[in-house]
Amino acid sequence: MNQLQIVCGCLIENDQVFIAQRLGKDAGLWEFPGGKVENGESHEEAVIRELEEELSIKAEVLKKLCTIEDNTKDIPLIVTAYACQILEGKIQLSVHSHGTWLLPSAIDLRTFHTSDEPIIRALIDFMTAE
Ligand SMILES: Nc1nc2c([nH]c(=O)n2[C@H]2C[C@H](O)[C@@H](COP(=O)(O)OP(=O)(O)OP(=O)(O)O)O2)c(=O)[nH]1
Repeated sequence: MNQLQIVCGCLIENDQVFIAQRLGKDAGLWEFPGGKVENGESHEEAVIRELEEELSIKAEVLKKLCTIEDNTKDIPLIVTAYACQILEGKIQLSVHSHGTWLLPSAIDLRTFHTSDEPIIRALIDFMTAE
């Protein structure tokens, strides 16, 4: 079966992580900004490109957090999450309706991609160990 490779960026600042609410397909759902890995691109290049395209910021990857399978969509997704931080710029939304910073422990899975619990756990472990 076809599986789409997706990367998402968990931007960290002051003990908080940035999440954004989708427009379009799955409108209203909160997520870590991200998208599909393009041909010939590394995962790290993809996550930096997606953060620039979706949030107009320059970011860097701090750590690969984990990879999960998201089977809740029409096409199965393999989602790899990266802890990132902003190097330059101020977040400007373009493909999301809202964005917010919050403690990762405050993410409500009822309004988030439900498969992402392991990502949130890995993120909390990383932020606690820092
Ligand atoms: N489980 C999970 N999926 C996510 C997260 N963030 C994120 O973009 N996705 C998934 C949802 C979408 O089904 C998939 C592709 O996102 P997208 O449509 O924004 O990708 P893209 O930017 O490459 O899309 P496009 O250029 O083709 O419009 O990625 C996340 O935090 N968790």
